[in-house]
Amino acid sequence: MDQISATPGVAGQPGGPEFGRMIEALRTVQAAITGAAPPPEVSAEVGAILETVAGALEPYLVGEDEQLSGHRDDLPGRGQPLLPPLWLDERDETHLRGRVTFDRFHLGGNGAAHGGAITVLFDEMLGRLANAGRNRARTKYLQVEYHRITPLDTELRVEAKIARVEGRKRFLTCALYDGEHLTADAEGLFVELLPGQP
Ligand SMILES: CCCCCCCC(=O)SCCNC(=O)CCNC(=O)[C@H](O)C(C)(C)COP(=O)(O)OP(=O)(O)OC[C@H]1O[C@@H](n2cnc3c(N)ncnc32)[C@H](O)[C@@H]1OP(=O)(O)O
Repeated sequence: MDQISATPGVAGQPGGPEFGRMIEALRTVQAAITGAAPPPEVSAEVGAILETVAGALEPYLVGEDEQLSGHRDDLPGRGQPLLPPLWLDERDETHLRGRVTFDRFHLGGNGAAHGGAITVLFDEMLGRLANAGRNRARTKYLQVEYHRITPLDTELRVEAKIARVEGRKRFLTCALYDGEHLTADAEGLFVELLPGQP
């Protein structure tokens, strides 16, 4: 997590565009599986293919510091499939602004994004900002309010700001918009780690 590379990877090297394509394909698969009601033979076939996929990657499993997922700032959501695809367009040490699209994989119900998926987005936004150019901090609390449903398959705007810093405490806010409509917002406290805190 400490080393996030913003440099696009080189074709033919680990972390190159082939890696980004694999993550993109995984996102497509997640949405397709969530949204499908396949007959049993198709479920069995797809399950076998996915087991083969996991087997193909097994020889290349590495420790957290060496993994590519989560460390690729040139990819949406850092190439971390847990995160919805998030593109950061503006960033400095006081604010972040980006675009995000939730898809079928992030469905809560009745066409609305799952509240937990929105919270993951907010924790990511606030965590990125809380740690921008500063010593490492972790989320102490994150208080989220859902004002209206957050639609799927729609490009949304997300903005985070530093509200205030008090010693080790960094208070931040984040807001998610569908056009001009605020769908959800959050306030969070991040606390700078002391030496020895993991
Ligand atoms: C670049 C990558 C982006 C990804 C970002 C992802 C971010 C994350 O998700 S991090 C993972 C989730 N978070 C965690 O796992 C954190 C787990 N918790 C911890 O490690 C610790 O509790 C930690 C480090 C946050 C704080 O621990 P600790 O040093 O004991 O702090 P503590 O003494 O309790 O509190 C520090 C200050 O905050 C204050 N505080 C604590 N809780 C609250 C609260 N609920 N409300 C207001 N103030 C509070 C305390 O009063 C204290 O204030 P002061 O310094 O003025 O006395």
